Order: sequence, then C-alpha cells, then structure tokens
Amino acid sequence: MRGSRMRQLIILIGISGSGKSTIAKEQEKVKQNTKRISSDELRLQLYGTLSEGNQHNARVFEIMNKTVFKELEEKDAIVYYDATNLSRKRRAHLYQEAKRRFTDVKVICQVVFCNPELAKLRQTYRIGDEAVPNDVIERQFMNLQVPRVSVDCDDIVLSGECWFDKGEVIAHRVRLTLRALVYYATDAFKPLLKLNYAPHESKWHTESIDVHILAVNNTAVQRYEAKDTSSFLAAAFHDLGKGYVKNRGINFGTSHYLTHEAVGAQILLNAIHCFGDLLELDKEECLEAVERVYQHMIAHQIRNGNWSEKTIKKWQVKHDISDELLINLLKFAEIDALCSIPVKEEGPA
Ligand SMILES: Nc1ncnc2c1ncn2[C@@H]1O[C@H](COP(=O)(O)OS(=O)(=O)O)[C@@H](OP(=O)(O)O)[C@H]1O
Ligand SMILES: Nc1ncnc2c1ncn2[C@@H]1O[C@H](COP(=O)(O)OP(=O)(O)O)[C@@H](O)[C@H]1O
Repeated sequence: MRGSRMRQLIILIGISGSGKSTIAKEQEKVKQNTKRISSDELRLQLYGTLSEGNQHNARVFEIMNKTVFKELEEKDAIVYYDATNLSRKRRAHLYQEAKRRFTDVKVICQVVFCNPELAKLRQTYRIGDEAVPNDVIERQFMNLQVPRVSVDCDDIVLSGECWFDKGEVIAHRVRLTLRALVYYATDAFKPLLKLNYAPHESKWHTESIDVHILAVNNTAVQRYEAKDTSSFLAAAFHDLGKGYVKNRGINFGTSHYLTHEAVGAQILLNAIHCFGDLLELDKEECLEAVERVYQHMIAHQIRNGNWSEKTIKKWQVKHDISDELLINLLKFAEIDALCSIPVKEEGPA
C-alpha cells in the first residue's frame, strides 16, 4: 500500500567493480522514490577527478551522509548508499544516525558478492583513474567485514555472484552434508581457497590448513548436537579465509593470517546466499554461524585471558554478542585450539 511503507536506507557493501552501482542504477530506474547517492560521483563533482577526490575522503563522506539524510527526509524514500562500505564500524555509525533521525527508517545492508579476480578484470574496462589497482581490490576483499543485524542494519540482503556450484550440489544432494559445502566451490573460486594441504608456516600450527579444518570439523561432530547447524557451519568455514590472506599481508613473505576470519565469514555468507533456500537453512542460525567465524580470533584472546571483564562487555555490546553466543564462541575456541599442533618450544638442555 502506497504511503504506509517505511523509508529505506540501503547500504551497499562490495569491493570496487562488484556491481553496486549497476544494481542501484537499475533500481533507480524501476522503483519509484528511489535515489542512489554515489561516493565516486561526489568525488568527481567536488574535485574533478577520483584521484584528487580520494585525498579528501573525510569531506566527501561528510557531504555524502548529509545528502543521504536529506534524501531520506522524503516519506517513502528508498536511498542507496553507493560506496564500498567495507567497515562495520562506519556502517554502525550510519545505522545509529539513521535511527536517531527517523523513527520509521529501515536500514538494509545489501552485500554484493564478487570474486576479486573478476573485479580486477573489470577494472581493465575502466579508464584513467577510474581503474582501481589490483592490490587495492585484494585489500578490499580482505577487509570486507560482514554485516550484523541490530549492529549496522535491520536486515541483510545477499546478492551478486555465487562462489559455490549449485548444479553440483543439486546432483549430490543426497550425500551433501553442511561440512561438504566447502568442497563445492566453483572452478573460478576454488583457486582462491588454496586448499591443497598448504602448510600453515606458523608457530601455532605444524599441521596443514586443510588437516586443521578437517580435525575441527570432526571434533565438532563429536561435541555438538546433530541439529546444531550453526556450530557445523562455523567449524567448516572458520579458517577458509587463510589460503587467500596468506602472504598478502603487511609482512609479505612470512605467513600470517590477519583478517582471515573476515574473509571466512564472507565466504560462509556467500554459501548461505547460494544454498540457504535450497537446503532450507534457518537464516538466523546461519547468521549466528557467520558471526562465530567473524569473531573466532577474539574468542581466542578472551579464552587466553588477554581481555578484562570490562573490555569483554564493551565488545559484547558493540557487536550484539549475547552471553549464549559468547559461551559458544569460547567452546569453539577450545575445539580450535585442541585441533592445533603448535611448534614445540625448545626446552632447557
Ligand atoms: N566516513 C568516512 N570517512 C572517511 N573516509 C572514509 C569513510 N568511509 C569510507 N572511507 C574511505 O574511503 C575509501 C573507500 O571509498 P569508496 O567506498 O568510495 O570506494 S571506492 O573509492 O569507490 O573504491 C577508503 O579509503 P582507503 O582505506 O584509503 O582505501 C575508506 O577508508
Ligand atoms: N551482474 C553483472 N554481470 C556482468 N557484468 C556486470 C554485472 N554487474 C556489473 N557488471 C559490470 O561490472 C562493472 C563494474 O560494475 P559497477 O556497478 O560499476 O561496480 P561497483 O559500483 O561495485 O564498482 C561494470 O562494467 C558493469 O557493467
């Protein structure tokens, strides 16, 4: 019914070249009262070129937010916030501000999935400083932080590419278990996972990445109730980002795994995008699993006693982590640690 709909702020989340602008432009054409506000267009408008505009992000986003809230003043407005929006913290600020200004606004985080290799390829069609360099695309992919309902949005919409082969899954449906999803990555996405018994090269793990994931899966099967979808998904996907981030970090040349939990959470969210309906998965349970993957390194910090009670509480509030989720995260960290074989410390002679 016209006139009774809530105004909507749709925060697009995606790496450069993922297709955010294309989606928003299409919606602008077909849906009434729909408006797209683009950070890149604002940069061009204010500074003439993107490279110059990129030097002034603070001002660009200050004006961007003002424009977005102005557009939202119209009743029934649907506003697309077209920027990469990779940071959960920034999206949370936007969410809080939208809620503070309007009692009847629905904030949606729409993730636009894209294989970073495809995004790189798409840059070659762009001219001059419109083309985003490859290393920036890779960094964006590694830093895409998954959304969370009630932290940065009221609802999550998943769109774009599927990194898992639906045809294969339908064909093998009878044998399919949630753990096996991992092995149905498409030919284009599989190389990014690098699951070929790659060594960890880390003091925490002498076992390979694959062996570790398998061990965590098997232990999860022993320890969790058969119907605990969330735990099985978290176990299967928690370290899937390691292959991609390995050697791509600041200390190039030595293996380290900064942001692997964010990449793993993104990959699990993509699997839910592909199979959620097909496997009749419960959306809330799935999103809980995504948050477990996203927060599993923090869980290790807490388990190791590195965080004060006050810091833990603050983190719980910031990310809407219930006491129950915290308990599950700590239980998972215990399994994760149990399945790791660290390098033996040299004892005294
Ligand atoms: N609110 C706010 N204030 C200041 N700076 C911000 C803000 N939001 C995003 N950013 C920074 O903008 C960069 C990403 O811009 P876009 O999302 O427009 O992406 S892109 O330029 O189209 O690729 C990216 O900059 P770099 O991190 O230097 O790449 C973001 O960190
Ligand atoms: N679903 C799609 N299939 C094929 N090409 C697409 C699709 N979505 C976008 N593209 C193309 O990819 C390029 C980047 O899309 P764009 O919407 O500008 O991405 P973003 O706004 O995320 O940077 C454009 O050339 C666009 O035509």
